[in-house]
Amino acid sequence: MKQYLDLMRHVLAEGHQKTDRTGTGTISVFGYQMRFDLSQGFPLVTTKKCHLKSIIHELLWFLQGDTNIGYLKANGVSIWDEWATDSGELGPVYGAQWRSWQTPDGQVIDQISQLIADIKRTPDSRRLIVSGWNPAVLPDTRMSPKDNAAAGRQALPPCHTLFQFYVNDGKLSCQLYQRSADILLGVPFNIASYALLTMMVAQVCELKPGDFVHTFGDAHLYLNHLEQVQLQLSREPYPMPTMKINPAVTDIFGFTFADFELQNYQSHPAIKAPIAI
Ligand SMILES: Nc1nc(=O)c2c([nH]1)NC[C@@H]1CN(c3ccc(C(=O)N[C@@H](CCC(=O)O)C(=O)O)cc3)CN21
Ligand SMILES: O=c1ccn([C@H]2C[C@H](O)[C@@H](COP(=O)(O)O)O2)c(=O)[nH]1
Repeated sequence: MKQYLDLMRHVLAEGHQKTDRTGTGTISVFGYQMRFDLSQGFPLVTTKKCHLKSIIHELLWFLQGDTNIGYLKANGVSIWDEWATDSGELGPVYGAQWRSWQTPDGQVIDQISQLIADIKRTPDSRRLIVSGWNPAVLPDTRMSPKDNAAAGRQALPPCHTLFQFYVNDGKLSCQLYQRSADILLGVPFNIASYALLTMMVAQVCELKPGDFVHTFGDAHLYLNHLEQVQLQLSREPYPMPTMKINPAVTDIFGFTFADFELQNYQSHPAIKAPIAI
């Protein structure tokens, strides 16, 4: 996971200080790209211990089209708590856009089902895209995330905004455009989540996993994360672990938590850090 440490070093060296919505302050760059060859191992950060359980449950929750944190809470995952209403709603965030994009004439588009069908039917297509960015449901920036969710808008606009697939030589690659990236807390989750999604989509399309390409808009280090960043940079990464997925699953909506097994994950200890709300 040298790529991740290189991103941290790049932002420290080239970034500029910038204020942000949360009032925390960041060091930020605009535009950066990382690439992970998924045949070389599973890209889970090793310079701190990452909670893969949260990542898997979050991805399964997106794929079910769910936008209420009830499922996450029931599985001990608390990463979305700060943004949800008292009844657990986040408004039409990822799950809603991926599985039930509402058209103006009242139809509902399941982007994930369409994507799988398109990859199978026209693997050379240059239109294999899923978008979470829907200007019709963006939050009103004068209101808090919770108030937006209560009003039926997204609590937060999607950070992992749009992703595209590419098939070549029997291998499936995925590129994500992430408009805004909290490098210490969000990015390790985002890399592992999209690497896993690429492997799952590849399996159900009878392809091998290729590359995960991670492209960033505003990639930032929060100013209250700099000690944790230095600690990670002082650590030597371990070899990448391996992810085993139950090969019997052939439906993208048929995966459960028990279908994933991470092998040989050796990591440095976890690092605590405050999250900017
Ligand atoms: N500032 C900010 N950064 C984010 O990464 C982020 C948001 N806000 N808002 C929406 C979601 C929620 N995400 C989160 C929220 C919390 C953690 C977090 O606290 N991670 C800890 C503990 C992990 C766990 O409990 O599983 C970590 O050490 O990684 C990570 C991603 C990613 N997103
Ligand atoms: O998957 C995610 C979700 C969120 N983030 C980070 C990126 C920003 O630090 C905040 C969102 O704030 P905005 O003002 O809406 O950009 O959350 C992430 O890194 N990954």
